[in-house]
Amino acid sequence: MLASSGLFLIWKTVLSNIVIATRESRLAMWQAEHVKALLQEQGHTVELLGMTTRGDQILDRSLSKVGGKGLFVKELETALEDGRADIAVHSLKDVPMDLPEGFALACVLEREDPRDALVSPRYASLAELPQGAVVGTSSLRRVVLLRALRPDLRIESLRGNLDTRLRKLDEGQYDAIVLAAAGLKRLALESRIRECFEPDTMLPAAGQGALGIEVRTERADLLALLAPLDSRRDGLATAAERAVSRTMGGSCSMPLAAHARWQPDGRLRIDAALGDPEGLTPLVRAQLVAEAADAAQATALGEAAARLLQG
Ligand SMILES: NCc1[nH]cc(CCC(=O)O)c1CC(=O)O
Repeated sequence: MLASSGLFLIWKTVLSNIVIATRESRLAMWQAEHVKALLQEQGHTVELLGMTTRGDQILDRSLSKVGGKGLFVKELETALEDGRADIAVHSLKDVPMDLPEGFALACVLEREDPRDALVSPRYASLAELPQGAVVGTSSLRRVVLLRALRPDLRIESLRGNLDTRLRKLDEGQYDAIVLAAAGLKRLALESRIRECFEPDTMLPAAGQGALGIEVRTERADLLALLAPLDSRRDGLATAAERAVSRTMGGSCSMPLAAHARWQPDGRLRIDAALGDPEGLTPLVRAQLVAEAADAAQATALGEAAARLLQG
């Protein structure tokens, strides 16, 4: 009897019931379901708590004008604080560089394709777009990078979740739109991609394509439990990228790109670019390579790249 209740106690502390707070867009739900499946493989039971965030409600104005990307994570953090949920799954790209006191990123999952993609019903590539074609995007980063590649294009605002953006394209409001390849692939919309831009052509945003899991720092139990989901490679690469943004004071009102990749020699290469929203001065680019054996080295690499950008 004693022995079996002892066994039960051990079992209880190892296997948990985990509640995941998630936004309710199709992409966010896919991502939460993905984490749910990974945790179930580890033997845990998992439930989803779907929530609508301020970022989802505001569709008419540019995010950079209404308070930035934090709008997508704040409600989820409240759920963690109240104990209604244990973890929050985010697109890492949407997670602010500095989390509020008491919150931390517990892990970064293996990253999906980090590239930007061109979607167009009529044109097979950016090069095939006619002079003056209308391209939809609301990301300042994509605006300045597109402008550098094709100054003749008319770039127009495009907001909403993935399905909304694709619908607006299909209604004929744009000749093409630019989206993250990762979101399209996750939602089985990869067939709509006409061209993927290599990072050297269109440098991705910090964290693009990666998922991050946020927890309350006091939940040491969850840190241990999430460790099997953590990708060391992508965690270090995105730590370098996020250090660029943090050092630059990055918000989505700044056209900033940062992308890190592992070289064959085992060192980490970071590329960063900073544009001018007014389009008056040309893009500034920086590239650095260094050893990144731990988070401190990866962060130092990102900070050094940011200082190069600052000139
Ligand atoms: N800003 C919205 C957002 N946040 C994450 C993704 C895509 C998936 C990802 O980068 O992980 C998108 C859509 C997009 O940029 O096209």
